[in-house]
Amino acid sequence: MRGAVRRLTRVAALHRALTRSTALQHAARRASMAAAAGKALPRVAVGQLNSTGDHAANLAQAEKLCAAAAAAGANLLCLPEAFSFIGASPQETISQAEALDGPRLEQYRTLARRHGLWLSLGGFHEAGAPGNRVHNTHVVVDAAGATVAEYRKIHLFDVDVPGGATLLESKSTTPGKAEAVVVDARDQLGFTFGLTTCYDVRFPELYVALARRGCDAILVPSAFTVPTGEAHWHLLLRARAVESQSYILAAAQSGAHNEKRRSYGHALAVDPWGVVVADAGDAAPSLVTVDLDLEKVRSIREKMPIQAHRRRDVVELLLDDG
Ligand SMILES: O=C(O)CNC(=O)[C@H](CS)NC(=O)CCC(=O)C(=O)O
Repeated sequence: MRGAVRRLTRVAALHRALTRSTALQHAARRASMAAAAGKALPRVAVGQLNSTGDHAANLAQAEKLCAAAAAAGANLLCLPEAFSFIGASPQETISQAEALDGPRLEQYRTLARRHGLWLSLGGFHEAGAPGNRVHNTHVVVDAAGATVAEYRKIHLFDVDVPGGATLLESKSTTPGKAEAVVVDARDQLGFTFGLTTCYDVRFPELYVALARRGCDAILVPSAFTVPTGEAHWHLLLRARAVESQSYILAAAQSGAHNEKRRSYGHALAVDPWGVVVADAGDAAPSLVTVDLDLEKVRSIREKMPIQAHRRRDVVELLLDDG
């Protein structure tokens, strides 16, 4: 009996050693493939802020995250929706809006240059939208501080939150036109990514469109409410990752912004198999980093070719109200 137990223990130890060595071999293979390609895996930082109505304090938090992201070897730092300002009313949001080439965004372009980082500025209140409103604009700047892409939030959060407040984003904001904004940064960062914002995450068709345009990662900068975050945040982001077979990188707001508004936090990185690879919890300012394994994206898509299996006649059912 004791001999059998000892044998089983030995088998288990052997199994553990083999598994470990297989994992080591995989890691070695990945490293050598990356070396063969001349680069390490692209490293990105996903940030979490507690923005308020104080522009200078918000900029100071962003500066801390830039320093931390650069020190961690990241080439891109993602900041959440409303990174530069969270207003207490639609009027305040409109009054604080600026053009994308204005002095406010210039401060963030300066951070990009100073720290040698690309920045995803996930939700800037852009002045001059039709109807005396703003656009909620996700801007990507490169390490020279120049604009690489702009995406204006399509789906606006006009919702009577179950267990929470009623938020009417359309009081301050005009939606952007339907478009799938893709940033092909293969030459500079080593990957391609798509732009979305917060409440968009509930509309899978946008994510499928981005995946079909070849994105390796999709950014979802957010300021999720606490009740909807507790119920849906991880679930929605993992679902979008599984469907699009892409990395999902979701910068977040966390904690109290003013007496009326709190956010859920949990800035997240999800891999293309749906595994949460990093979660910032509720600390702010804070960040998590993730190395994007593009071989994983390629192999999951090859083994399970969802996009090739998608049927036009079924997609068309979406357009019909019955
Ligand atoms: O632009 C700003 O100032 C801040 N914007 C936001 O906080 C936006 C609109 S109110 N929030 C969301 O979309 C939350 C979505 C959400 O919580 C859900 O889908 O459950």
